[in-house]
Amino acid sequence: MSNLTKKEGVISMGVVVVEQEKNGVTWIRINREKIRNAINLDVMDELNDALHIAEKDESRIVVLTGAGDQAFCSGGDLSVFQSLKTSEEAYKMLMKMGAVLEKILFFPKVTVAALNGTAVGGGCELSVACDFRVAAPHVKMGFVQGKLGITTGWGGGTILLQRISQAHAMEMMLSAKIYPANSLINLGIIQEIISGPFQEGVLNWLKPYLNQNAGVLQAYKARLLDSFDQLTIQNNIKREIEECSLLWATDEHHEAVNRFLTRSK
Ligand SMILES: CC[C@@H](C(=O)O)C(=O)SCCNC(=O)CCNC(=O)[C@H](O)C(C)(C)COP(=O)(O)OP(=O)(O)OC[C@H]1O[C@@H](n2cnc3c(N)ncnc32)[C@H](O)[C@@H]1OP(=O)(O)O
Repeated sequence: MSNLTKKEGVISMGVVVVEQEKNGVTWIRINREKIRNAINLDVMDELNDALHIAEKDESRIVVLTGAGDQAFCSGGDLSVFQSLKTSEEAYKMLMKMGAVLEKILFFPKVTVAALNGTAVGGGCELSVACDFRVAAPHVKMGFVQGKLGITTGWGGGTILLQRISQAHAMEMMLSAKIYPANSLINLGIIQEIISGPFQEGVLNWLKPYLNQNAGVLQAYKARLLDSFDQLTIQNNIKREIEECSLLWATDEHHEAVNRFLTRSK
């Protein structure tokens, strides 16, 4: 854990901040507002460290969120990952983040993605690794990977199929469409739209859960985890990552990324 600075209840790692509240909630915040909380290798490492801290601390619920109000997370940082040209190079990066998603999926405490802003691509994948998703009214979500000539590559496709109906999951991934918040409720991917001050609203939504003691929350979380076929999920995630790695190496993918990075505004 490099660059670690600490003040009471707040651990700033560099690109991820951990805020440990006394009410039983630990917030893990990706802190790259300018670049829409895109995920590079440092974010992956620091998310890992943050999850380790949150697992061991006094919290009963762990909330993942992004800095600012424009984006929860814009997926992989295309400005750095554009340098990954071959399947082998892509595979290494995708597996690294796949491991973070698995850690969240199988986390022993209740997890919530608090969508402070838009989530696209890998940002959607990250959010579905959490048990619940709640969103500010302006939030949009889209598994846009298809527009880049790739698929979900961090295991989020496999996880999405565990979270919502097969038809809705397939619709979201195959269309690569970006959906507004009310459609996301209908698709079953978000549980609540939070109006007003966001962090306060999220805590309000969490109140019924926070009224339960840690033993009750963790026991129900264990029931959820028991309902997963962990080995099959892990195998499927690995296959998903292998397939995405193959598509990653195509000209279609590299050209689409280049179009995004060189677009005029
Ligand atoms: C790599 C893993 C793979 C997976 O396995 O799932 C993926 O994640 S693929 C998906 C990658 N992500 C994207 O394709 C999304 C790209 N971003 C956007 O579509 C938009 O930026 C946005 C997220 C919808 C937000 O739009 P808006 O609010 O209008 O902001 P800007 O577009 O002006 O962006 C501001 C600033 O941030 C930079 N940016 C945004 N997203 C990324 C990103 N994923 N990687 C790198 N940089 C990103 C953008 O270029 C702007 O920079 P400046 O022009 O320097 O201000």
